[in-house]
Amino acid sequence: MISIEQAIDEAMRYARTFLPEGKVATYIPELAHGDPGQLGVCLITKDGTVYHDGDWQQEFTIQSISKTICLIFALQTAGYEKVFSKVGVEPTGDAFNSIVKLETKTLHPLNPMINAGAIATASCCMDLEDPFGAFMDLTRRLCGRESIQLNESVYLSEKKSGMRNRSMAYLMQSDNILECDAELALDLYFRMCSVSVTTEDLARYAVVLANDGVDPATGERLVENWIVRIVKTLMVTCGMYDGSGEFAMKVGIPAKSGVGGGIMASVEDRMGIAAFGPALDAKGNSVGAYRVLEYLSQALRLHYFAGKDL
Ligand SMILES: NC(=O)CC[C@H](N)C(=O)O
Repeated sequence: MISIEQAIDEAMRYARTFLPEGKVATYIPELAHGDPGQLGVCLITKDGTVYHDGDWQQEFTIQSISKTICLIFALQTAGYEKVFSKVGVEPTGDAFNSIVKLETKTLHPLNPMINAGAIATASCCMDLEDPFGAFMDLTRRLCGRESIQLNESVYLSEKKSGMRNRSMAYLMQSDNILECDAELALDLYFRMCSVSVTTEDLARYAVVLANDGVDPATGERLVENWIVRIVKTLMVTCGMYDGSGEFAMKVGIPAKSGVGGGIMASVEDRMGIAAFGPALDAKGNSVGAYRVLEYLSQALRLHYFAGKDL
């Protein structure tokens, strides 16, 4: 097998050729400033070796990748029964911001990895005095960086333009699904999405998930193992929105994407990988990050069904 360095080098060259196929998200006005030519990757193995290339240190907003941390946070603070009385665990086959199944399927959002599901999940954490402060503490611990901050301009831009999310939240409030007022749940949701991270931050978080919730660098357990299992399972089935089936087939690594251009992927018991590129495909997944992961999965045999060496 080729070395990790060589695989990353080849993956980046392969992925760059696809960047012109993507478009930067503009429905949140502040995201439109993203540079579609950027591409970066960071890979951290369980033994702590860090590999990186391209724009790996560029800060970008975590967006929907925060849905995985929101779920951990809600399960830790509100517990299994409460959270899964509000949100299901089934894929939707619809876009991440779709509202349609809230009326036609069940009143509850189908899973925590879509916008409606994350808003409902966030509403479970409102008993805390400072829910966003506690979410930030958890995020900083999972990513191993104290200095992680909110991107204030993206937060304000989302809050101003998030009418679709607002519609879903009010619909859920009218059906008594939210645990709090719609605006409170939305404010927490918009803030969670607007946290500024790098590929290194997300690769560190991914390696904690790969290591069953224990930070391999310190030996400290950051997430209970039953929660890690739930989060990684939902990453497999719903982490790439309505592209989750194809991603599972082609890449085969539990992963979560965000419209800021990031994808975080957790290779069981081996490594965490995060890739970043603001140019997105029609489903809202980063074109470049997707291709980097596709290449690495093949070159390093990372697919969960890679099989035995011949
Ligand atoms: N897919 C995403 O990353 C979507 C998150 C974004 N904040 C939204 O609410 O639309």
